[in-house]
Amino acid sequence: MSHASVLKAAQMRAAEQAAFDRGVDPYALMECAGKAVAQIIWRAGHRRDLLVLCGPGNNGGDGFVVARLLRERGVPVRVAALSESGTDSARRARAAWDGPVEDVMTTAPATQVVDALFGIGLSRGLDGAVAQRLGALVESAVASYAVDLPSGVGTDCGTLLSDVPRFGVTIALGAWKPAHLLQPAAERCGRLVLAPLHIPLASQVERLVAPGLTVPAVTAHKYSRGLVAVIGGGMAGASLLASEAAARSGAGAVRRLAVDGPAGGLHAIIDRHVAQPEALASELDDQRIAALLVGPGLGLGADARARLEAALESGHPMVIDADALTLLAEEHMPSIPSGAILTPHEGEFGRMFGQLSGSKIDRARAAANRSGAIIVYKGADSVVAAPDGRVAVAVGASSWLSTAGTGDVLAGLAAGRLAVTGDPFRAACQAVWLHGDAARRCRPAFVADDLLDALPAAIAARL
Ligand SMILES: NC(=O)C1=CN([C@@H]2O[C@H](COP(=O)(O)OP(=O)(O)OC[C@H]3O[C@@H](n4cnc5c(N)ncnc54)[C@H](O)[C@@H]3O)[C@@H](O)[C@H]2O)[C@@H](O)CC1
Ligand SMILES: Nc1ncnc2c1ncn2[C@@H]1O[C@H](COP(=O)(O)OP(=O)(O)O)[C@@H](O)[C@H]1O
Ligand SMILES: [K+]
Repeated sequence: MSHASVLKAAQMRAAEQAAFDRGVDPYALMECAGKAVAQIIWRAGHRRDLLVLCGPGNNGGDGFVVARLLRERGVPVRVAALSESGTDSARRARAAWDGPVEDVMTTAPATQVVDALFGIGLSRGLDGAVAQRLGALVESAVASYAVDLPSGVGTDCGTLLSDVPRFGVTIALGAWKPAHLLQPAAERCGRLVLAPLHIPLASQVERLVAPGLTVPAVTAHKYSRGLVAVIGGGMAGASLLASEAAARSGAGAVRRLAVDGPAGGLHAIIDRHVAQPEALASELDDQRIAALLVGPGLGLGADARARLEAALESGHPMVIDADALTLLAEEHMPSIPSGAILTPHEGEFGRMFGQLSGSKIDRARAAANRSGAIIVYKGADSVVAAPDGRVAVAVGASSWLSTAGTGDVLAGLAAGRLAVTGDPFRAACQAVWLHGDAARRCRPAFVADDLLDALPAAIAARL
């Protein structure tokens, strides 16, 4: 099983059911989950007083197991329940707890609070008074833990079905769920910890993990490491940022095919002045180009459209970003080359694909399937989706990335990694990871240019 697998509630239930069908005892699985959660809380909180809030289902059952195991270790534990327990396993876990069971609505606050009210079985938002009570108890605690999920989040879509407080730690059971990674739920989870359940779990959707990168081969030369061509437009800064990101991505050479000609920036970047779009086709007629980037600073007029058409017709592996995505949403454009990488933010995604249903993961998948392209659906939760159904979801990106030009850096990085690897899904995943890691290495209030300086360290950390 991959430690990155992301499963929807129904997939999780199917995996659990398959384990039960093979003879795994449901109560043994609950004990296993509770033991893992108790261990994590013990390591973090030791003997500080702890209140476990238990709901009616198996999530509440996990809570009773956690309460019992921590009390056995000498932690002063109190338990408060919402109602009677409604499943066989939960009733058994409750029976094994020999302390009192208080009422969630009237119980006193504690230094540590464990939310075992609802997990993947939540079907609607919590009642207003219960949600308010949970919020008050979590906010007055020094440490708070959500078992599997914070109660009130939509497991499969990451929306908030009722008010949800921000937890210190969320302990995912067995596998990640979309709500651990997608906003706004992800932000309520706090630190994410995975507790293994030791049952087989597989999914095409995974949490984005740190990539393994390699140093250039001893026999490498600049073209074998990948030549990136960046098509410029009316706004020089955007294509400069993208070109510099490509140059610092590990690619061998970067050529900027720009309207403006030399415009400062790194001396390592070869600037070619391509004043007329008609001249672009011959510049692109170079088989050494391993990846092409079009879009950053391109503009939206007839000239920009002609440059985009030349790019689409070149046959090179490519990354399509920014203005090029907006142009592609217009009528009578050539089709998107299969295997291209598209990097839309929310607005560009909506213009290209309209209103799709489901979670951000579902929407990215549908867009990849429809376009035949790799979709990097950007934002505080970036989703990379391939037409074959593979998905990687990035979590925990710095919100300081919400500044102009960071998307241009990502696009340049993606083109650079595409030139190096020749594998668009892998390249997109590597780019999103390196972009996020570069941001983590920058001081608050950084600007897009600062990301470029942080890239070598982000790459070095993955060699
Ligand atoms: N299936 C299993 O064997 C295992 C499940 N585990 C735990 O079980 C959880 C899932 O358990 P369940 O399927 O029992 O689901 P939950 O415990 O998440 O909640 C389901 C119960 O809550 C009720 N309910 C749903 N929404 C409500 C609302 N808004 N207000 C009031 N009641 C509401 C449902 O009718 C049902 O009785 C997982 O998240 C995980 O914590 C773990 O113990 C591992 C093993
Ligand atoms: N609130 C946020 N938290 C984390 N990352 C963000 C946030 N907002 C934007 N980003 C990231 O910053 C980049 C912004 O890209 P984009 O919107 O295209 O900006 P620009 O066009 O100005 O370069 C994307 O990689 C996106 O995922
Ligand atoms: K919970």
